[in-house]
Amino acid sequence: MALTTLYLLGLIAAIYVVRFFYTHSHGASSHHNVPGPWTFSISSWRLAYEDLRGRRTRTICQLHAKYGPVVRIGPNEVSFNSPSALRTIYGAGSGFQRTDYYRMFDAYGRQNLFSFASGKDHGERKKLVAHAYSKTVMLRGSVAAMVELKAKQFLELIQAEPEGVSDIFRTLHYYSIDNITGFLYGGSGATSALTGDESHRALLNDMLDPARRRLSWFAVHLPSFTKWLYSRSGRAEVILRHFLPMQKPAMMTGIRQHALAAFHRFKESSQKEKSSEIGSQTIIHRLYKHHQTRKPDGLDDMDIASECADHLLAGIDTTSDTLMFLIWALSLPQNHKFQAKLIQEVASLPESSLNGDGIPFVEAGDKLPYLNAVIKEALRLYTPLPATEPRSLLTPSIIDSFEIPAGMVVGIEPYSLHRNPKVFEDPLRFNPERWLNVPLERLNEMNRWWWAFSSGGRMCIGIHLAMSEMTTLVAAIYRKYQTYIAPGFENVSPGITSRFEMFYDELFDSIEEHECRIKFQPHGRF
Ligand code: HEM
Repeated sequence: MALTTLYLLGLIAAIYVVRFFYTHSHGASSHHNVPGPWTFSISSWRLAYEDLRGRRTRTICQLHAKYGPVVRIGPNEVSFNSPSALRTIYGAGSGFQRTDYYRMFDAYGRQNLFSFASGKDHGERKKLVAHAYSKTVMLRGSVAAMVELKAKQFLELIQAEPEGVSDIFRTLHYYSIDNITGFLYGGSGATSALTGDESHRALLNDMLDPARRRLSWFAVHLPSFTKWLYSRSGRAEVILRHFLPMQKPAMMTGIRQHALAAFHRFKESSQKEKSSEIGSQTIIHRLYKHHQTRKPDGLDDMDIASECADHLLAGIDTTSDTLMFLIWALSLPQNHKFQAKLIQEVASLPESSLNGDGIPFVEAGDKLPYLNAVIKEALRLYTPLPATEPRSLLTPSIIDSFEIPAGMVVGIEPYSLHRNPKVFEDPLRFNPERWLNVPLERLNEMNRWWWAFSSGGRMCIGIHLAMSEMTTLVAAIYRKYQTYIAPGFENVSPGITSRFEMFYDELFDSIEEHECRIKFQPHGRF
C-alpha cells in the first residue's frame, strides 16, 4: 500500500518535472521568461490553493512586490501590474475576452452581459441597455428621485435605531438592494428592505453567508463536480448534504428566485402598467421591447430574466460594501478631520440643492469635490472587487514586451494597482486629500493606476448608478450626522466577501466579518 502511494507520488512528480521542462523549453515565445515562483508555473493548483486559503489577491500583490510588474502565476496564467498592460488588455477594442471563469455568473442557464466572452454577443446586448445607465439618466428624473427617496428612508431607519447605533453592513445592503431592484424592475420587483419588509431583508441572507466563499472556490475549480453535487435528489441528496460547500439554499438562490418572480410579474402585467412613466425607465422594460414576440431573433424569457438577475447581483454588494468602508473609515478617530471637512462641504449646500425632504439632489452631490475625493479614496483602498479580472485572446499578443501565446490567461488586479507605493504615498492609509490640491501630473499618474470600475468595453455599466447612490447617501448622512465607531467595535476592521476571499483594513489585527457598528449622532446644524 505504502509502495503504491510512493509510486503514485513519484509518477505525479515526474509528470510535473516533464511538464515544467516542456513549458520552459518549448517556449516559442518569451512568456517562459516571465518571472515568478516555479511552484506556481508548474501547476494551476498552486494558485487554487491560495484561493482556498482566501489569499489569492494578497499573494499576487506580494509576488508583484517581489518580482515586478509581470509575474507568472500559473502554467497558463500571467499577472500584470502596470497602466501600459491595462491599456493593452482592457483598452477599448483590444480583442481580449472574458474567460470561462465568468460562466459562474450565468443565470437560469443563460449568458448575460457579465458572462459573455465574445465582443460581438456582448456588444449586441449592451446596446439594448447602455442608454438607461448613462449619467444623464442618473442625474435627473425618475431614477434620481428614487435614489433620493431611498436616501431619505435610510436616514429614517437610522433615526429609529436604538441609541443611534446601526450595523451599517446590513442597513446599507437594504439601501443598495432597494435601489437596484427599483431601477431594474420598477413595481414588478422593487424591494422594501429599508422600510422593514422582512421577506425582502431575508433575500440577502444567502449572500451574506461566509460559506459562499467556499462555494465560489468549488464552482470555479471543480465546476462539473459542483453542478453534480447540487443537482442530486432523493437519498443521494440526503447523504451528500453533509458534504456541500454551502448548505442549500446556496449562494444567490434567494436573489435569483426573486429576480425570476419579478420577471414573471412584469410579463403578466398589463400593457398599460408596462409602459407607465416609471415602468418605461426600467431595465426590464427596455429589454422586453426586444422580446422575441416583438422582434425576430429577439430575446426570450430566460434571456431577459438572466440579464436582470445579473445586474441585480452586480449592484448590491459592490455599492453597499464601498459605502460601509467609507463611513467606517471616516468614523475612525484619526480620520475625524476628513469627516469635519466633508460635513462643512455638504452643510454649505444651498436650499435650492435640496429636495422637499431636505435630501441633496443627486445632481448636487455629483458636483461636490471633497465628497467625490472621499468616494474615490474609499474605492482605492477598499475597492469591492479587488481580485484579478481574467482575460484571454484567441491569437498571440505582446504585453509589456512579453510574447503571450494565444489562449493564455492574463489579468490585472485593482488591489495591486491601488497599493503601489511609488504612485500612492503611504498606500494603506485612508487619505481622501491625496486626490485634492495635487499637481496635475501627479493626479494624472494616480488616475492611470486607479481602476475600481475596470475600463474599455467591459467597464462597469452601473458606474453612474453606483456613484449617484453613493454621493447622494453620503451627502444626506453628513448633512445631518457625525459618525463614530460604536462602543465595542473600536480596533476592529469590518470584513467583506469578494469571490473566495475576505477583505478588510490590513492595519487592523481584529476583523469582524459582515458586521460594522457605527454610532450616528446629529450634529445639530440643521
Ligand atoms: C461601487 C460600485 C461598483 C463597483 C466598484 C463595480 C465594479 C465593477 C467592475 C470592476 C466590473 C468589471 C468586472 C470584471 O471584468 O471582472 C464591473 C462590471 C459590471 N458591473 Fe459593476 N461595480 C459597481 C456597481 C455596479 C452597479 C450598481 C451595477 C448595476 C447594475 C453594476 C453592474 C455591472 C455589470 C452589469 C457589469 C458587467 C459589465 C460588462 O461586462 O459589460 N455594477 N463592475
